Amino acid sequence: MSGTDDSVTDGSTPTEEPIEDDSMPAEDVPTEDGSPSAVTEESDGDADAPTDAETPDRTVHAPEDAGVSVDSTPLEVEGLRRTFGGIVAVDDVSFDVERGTLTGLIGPNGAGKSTTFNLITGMLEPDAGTVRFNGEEITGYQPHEIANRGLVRTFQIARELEEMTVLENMMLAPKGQAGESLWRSVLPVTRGDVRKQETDQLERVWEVLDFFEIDHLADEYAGNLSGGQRKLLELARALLTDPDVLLLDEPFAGVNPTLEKRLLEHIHELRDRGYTFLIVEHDMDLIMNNCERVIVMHQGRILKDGTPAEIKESEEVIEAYLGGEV
Ligand SMILES: Nc1ncnc2c1ncn2[C@@H]1O[C@H](COP(=O)(O)OP(=O)(O)OP(=O)(O)O)[C@@H](O)[C@H]1O
Repeated sequence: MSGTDDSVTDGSTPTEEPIEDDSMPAEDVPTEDGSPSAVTEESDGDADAPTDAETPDRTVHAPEDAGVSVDSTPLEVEGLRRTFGGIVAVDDVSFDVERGTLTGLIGPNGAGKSTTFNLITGMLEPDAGTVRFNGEEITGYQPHEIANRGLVRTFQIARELEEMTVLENMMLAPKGQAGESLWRSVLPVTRGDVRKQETDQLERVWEVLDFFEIDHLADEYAGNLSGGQRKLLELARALLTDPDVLLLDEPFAGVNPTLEKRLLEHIHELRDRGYTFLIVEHDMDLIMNNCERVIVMHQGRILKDGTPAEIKESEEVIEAYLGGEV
């Protein structure tokens, strides 16, 4: 896809050809099962984008604490349940996510992973159960209220953003709270005050683009990016919101091995800096090789929660995956 010149802020003309780089050809990145596209396609990239029909009109809760908490267990899920008609998609799901870890959430198709993500991020309301973030109960909060607190999920680049450049996509990303953030605490950024926030934002955008090694694509239309480059851009946009915990839904779908390696290196580096990740991924090996902790869901319930070694040895996990239900 090519864009129009007037969408380029700095007057430069983006290339019209798809970028080869070291990634797969540009294509729409498939969603997990098609269903999350209601979230991602409808989204303009804001972390508060509602789903088409699922987000009810709810009270807006004022953030109580804009700073980054040091809670050692930032995310606590307790007894979550959600049904769709007669289908119990998520049934009494409880788990914690420890700070500064990569936690994988895996399971066969229809296990309830996406629904769990949607319940945590406020896209869906649970029938029962609670979600706590940094000690605060956030169950039933609106998606943007949850994102504002630092619990952020990545979104696919929406169609309208494909006609904007990478730089424009970054500048339009939701801004984090002014003040402390993990990103600012680890990078030598300028010490702007609030009035300089926009200048700082631009500077930060370049730092994040540089970190993900996509700064050379700044003037490229997002629609021209390969699947893997889009994933990097999606993560880069999420980073700008000053997240504390990042929820990644199929971050490696449509990503070629070279870029997958790069993406993983970036995720590991961010984890080492204190970011926390919960990752839904179909590629079991990838999760086993990269996450400290793996939660396996099956038929809406937690089947096993443990280290990769424990998961590998679990008869019930092997059975769930080999039982013809994958
Ligand atoms: N909006 C919905 N309406 C009706 N049923 C739904 C809805 N969303 C999910 N389900 C059902 O809930 C169950 C869990 O689905 P979910 O998408 O959460 O699983 P998943 O583990 O993410 O699966 P996959 O890996 O295939 O994406 C499935 O039986 C699914 O068909």
